[in-house]
Amino acid sequence: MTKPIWIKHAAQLATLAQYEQSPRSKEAMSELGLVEDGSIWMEAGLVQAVGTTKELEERYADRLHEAEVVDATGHLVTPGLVDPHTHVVYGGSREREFEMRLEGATYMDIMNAGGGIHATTRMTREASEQELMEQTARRLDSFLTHGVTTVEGKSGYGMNVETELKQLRVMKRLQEEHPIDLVPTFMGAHAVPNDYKGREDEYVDHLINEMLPIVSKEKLAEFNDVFCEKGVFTPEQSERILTAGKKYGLIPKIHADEIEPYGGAELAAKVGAISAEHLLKASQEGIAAMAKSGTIACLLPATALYLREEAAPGRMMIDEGVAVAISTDCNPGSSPTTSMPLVMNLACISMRLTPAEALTAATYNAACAINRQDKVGSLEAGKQADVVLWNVENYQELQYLFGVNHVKSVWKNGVQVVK
Ligand SMILES: N=CN[C@@H](CCC(=O)O)C(=O)O
Ligand SMILES: [Zn+2]
Repeated sequence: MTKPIWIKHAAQLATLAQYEQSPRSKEAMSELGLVEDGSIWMEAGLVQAVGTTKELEERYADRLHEAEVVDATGHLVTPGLVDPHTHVVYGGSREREFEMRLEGATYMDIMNAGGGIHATTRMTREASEQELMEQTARRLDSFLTHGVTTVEGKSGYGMNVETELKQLRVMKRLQEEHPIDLVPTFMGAHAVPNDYKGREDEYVDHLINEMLPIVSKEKLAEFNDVFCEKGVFTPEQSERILTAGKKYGLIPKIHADEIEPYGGAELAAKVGAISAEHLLKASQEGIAAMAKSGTIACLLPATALYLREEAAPGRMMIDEGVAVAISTDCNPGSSPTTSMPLVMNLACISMRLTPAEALTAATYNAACAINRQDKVGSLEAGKQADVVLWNVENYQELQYLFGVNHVKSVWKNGVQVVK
């Protein structure tokens, strides 16, 4: 039997617990469920109790001697961070494109010339399943050291049956073998592969008729994502793909309005997507439609910075009633980072989220964006014991001292994975 773990005397414990169990917007994004001199009792992989140190001392009075004690005096404690949007399974690297963009090329110039997503697709097709496993496991290790305990991951660097399945199987194996929880998304509609150039609708048919049934039969994904963007998939094609996915039980997500306004936010609301991603150029109508439909805005400020674009209007979205989540977008082209702490900092600096809103966006709302809010994203009895102990005293300091990894210790399912 493993010992219970008792974290006590946290300077500040941000539980993120609220009675209401739906994605948070407006004022609800600022309510962090703070406890001073906070304490958590973890056992059997779950949070058993949360409160002040005094409360837990009384509650577990006859079992205190059994526990492994962690003295969190002077430290902030939060739920494990959740990254709801990554392309973490990929082969190769694209550092030359970083230089090309600094020399003046745009993201779309590079992609249209056969680079970008197409370049990673070539390298991912060439990589063996074992190579992808090893490369992805290293990235997941890095996520853990940045306090991230749950990660969504997309296929989409295969764009043929064989390699899409290879990526999804890598995620399935890593879900079993790596401490991080990996949540799989099928994204066969990441781009139109080169061999279908000029025959875009045929690729959409192929995806709907050949790929979706296999992905669904093998239970390899929970979500279905589309890059709806001028020159990639039109809103009509995107709608067909997302609607077809729903018939197989896959929940829609959509890369929307990243480069140009293209009706992506409106489409997300129309098809009932759980989240819409990027949204740098989303229209006012689209944002209003998302607020109405309850679609979460998954915003990616590190991508905007890396592409030297103005970030999405996060402040305005929250004020308009949209629930906002944030993510690294970890991918080899437009955001090769695993640092959710940096993403929280950028959410404050470039999108004017408050420090409290940024923490909600990286925990509870991020969990909602991948349908995991009943398990992770807040510290409450019965939820997974995914906990981060930070080398700062409070959540404001976490966002204020930017660009530094303040993680001290991480527990995943009650097991210490970062010491
Ligand atoms: N925008 C589309 N897809 C990814 C980038 C993928 C890549 O460049 O390899 C994104 O979310 O940023
Ligand atoms: Zn993406």
